[in-house]
Amino acid sequence: MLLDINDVHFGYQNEVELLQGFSLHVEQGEFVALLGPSGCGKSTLMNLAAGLLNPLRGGVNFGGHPLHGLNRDVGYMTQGDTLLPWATVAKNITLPLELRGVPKAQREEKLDKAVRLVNLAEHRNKYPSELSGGMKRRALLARSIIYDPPMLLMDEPFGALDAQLREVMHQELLNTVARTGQSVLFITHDISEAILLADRIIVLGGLPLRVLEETEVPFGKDRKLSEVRTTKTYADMEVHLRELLRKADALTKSKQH
Ligand SMILES: Nc1ncnc2c1ncn2[C@@H]1O[C@H](COP(=O)(O)OP(=O)(O)OP(=O)(O)O)[C@@H](O)[C@H]1O
Repeated sequence: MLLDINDVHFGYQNEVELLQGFSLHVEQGEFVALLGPSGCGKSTLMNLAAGLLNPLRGGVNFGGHPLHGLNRDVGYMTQGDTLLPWATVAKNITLPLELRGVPKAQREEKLDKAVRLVNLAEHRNKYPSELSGGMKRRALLARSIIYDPPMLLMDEPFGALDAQLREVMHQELLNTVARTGQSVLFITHDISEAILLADRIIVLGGLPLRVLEETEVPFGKDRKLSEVRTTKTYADMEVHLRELLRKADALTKSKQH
């Protein structure tokens, strides 16, 4: 097991505990999508996995070891824009490599591959202020995957992209992780995105947070997304998950107020 969030209790100051004995695990090479209402605690789970938050009780294990402090084995793509404004796209993307002492020639090689993957090759010398919202998201994606971490934490990474580029990024992400064997923990509000990408979908809701359902997605690692979309299984899963999310929404709202 790569990530093991085990019986964790957590709450922000002056609030009811969001997590009361919550558990979640991700296997090596597994792509897990989290679906759940806004504010239910999905980003909080990511921050626990990244070591940015500490459980009040219970533990987070990564790669078989208890996590203490920042988890340097995950590439984290958060919702916000965390590009450094004073650095070019190239500098921003290669920063994780620089911090790890990777030599320049190797950095350049990996940069070339990463900017091509996210379609930013011609924009590598620009500054973040010169990029569109979608281009910024792509730069952030490149930065989170460039050092091949064993796990990617992705918090709504493609929300701001147009439909066409989104499709390209979906297939590229799947191809990349199928090749590298990386695990992914992926937050989305988009049911179809979860079905297209994940091996397993976890639907969350309620306060304290609980798992309402876990669904295995039967399309395999070498799926062709254009084909998946036309299957009955895909259509049935979408209907089922939509209904379940409606319930999760009602459950979470009734507890928040
Ligand atoms: N730093 C913080 N201080 C206090 N409360 C917080 C903080 N961050 C999040 N919360 C609260 O904790 C709850 C869970 O937030 P979280 O961001 O984990 O939800 P989420 O499911 O990721 O939401 P969304 O889908 O809207 O991003 C929310 O009620 C939120 O208001």
